[in-house]
Amino acid sequence: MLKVMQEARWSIVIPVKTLIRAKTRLAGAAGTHREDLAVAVAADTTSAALACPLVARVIVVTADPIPAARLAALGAVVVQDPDKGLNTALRAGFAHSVLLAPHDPVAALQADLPALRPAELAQVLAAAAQFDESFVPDATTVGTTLYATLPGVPFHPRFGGESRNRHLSGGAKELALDDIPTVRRDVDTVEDLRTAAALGLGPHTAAVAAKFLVD
Ligand SMILES: Nc1nc2c(ncn2[C@@H]2O[C@H](COP(=O)(O)OP(=O)(O)OP(=O)(O)O)[C@@H](O)[C@H]2O)c(=O)[nH]1
Ligand SMILES: C=C(OP(=O)(O)O)C(=O)O
Repeated sequence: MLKVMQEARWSIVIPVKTLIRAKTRLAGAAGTHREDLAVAVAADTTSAALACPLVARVIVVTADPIPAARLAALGAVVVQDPDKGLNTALRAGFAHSVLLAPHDPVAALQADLPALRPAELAQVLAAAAQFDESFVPDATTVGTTLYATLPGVPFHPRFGGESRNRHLSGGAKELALDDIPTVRRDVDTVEDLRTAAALGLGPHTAAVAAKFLVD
């Protein structure tokens, strides 16, 4: 059954990896700034989500006390990560969001979107409100940056590696919107970070990137 939720306000679940294991593909470029960068990109992602008018709350799932404290200070609710991988973390965040607001739709959002703009996220959530289960492919159309379900619909995130095809073949609607570059621009490599910088980094990431990113 197709449900449509106009004017819905969303719970957003953001997973944040334990810092010692985070952003390893940026270790070469970021050096001693790698952990600070991981916290900064999560902070910019969280701030942009909280600033989106269609977002009611942000639920961060992490096992690490440092991002937990930083992101709680920004206004996120923090849930303990069972530490059994990304999709398990997302399901823990989903379970908490249902306890807090059982009638609100839920979207899992990658933490590494440092150029995210609230208006672009609003565009995505308005589109997601028209489908039971949907997702946004990443900038390379290989992975996924957002996965969403409406209330009462099974929440079955399939993140990790080539997740775009898994979400698509699992029956989720691919949200093919034209003008949402900041929602699709996740940052795994230094080239990704430069592309995000061209879109406009959030202030937390810009401050850390300035310490190691040279033109
Ligand atoms: N809470 C939680 N978040 C995770 C876990 N694994 C990955 N993530 C998050 O999922 C997103 C994608 O993570 P990855 O690309 O696998 O890891 P990364 O730290 O961004 O980068 P690499 O170390 O270079 O792979 C990021 O938002 C991570 O913070 C996990 O086990 N628990
Ligand atoms: C986890 C994913 O992405 P990445 O490892 O590129 O952050 C994904 O796209 O499902």
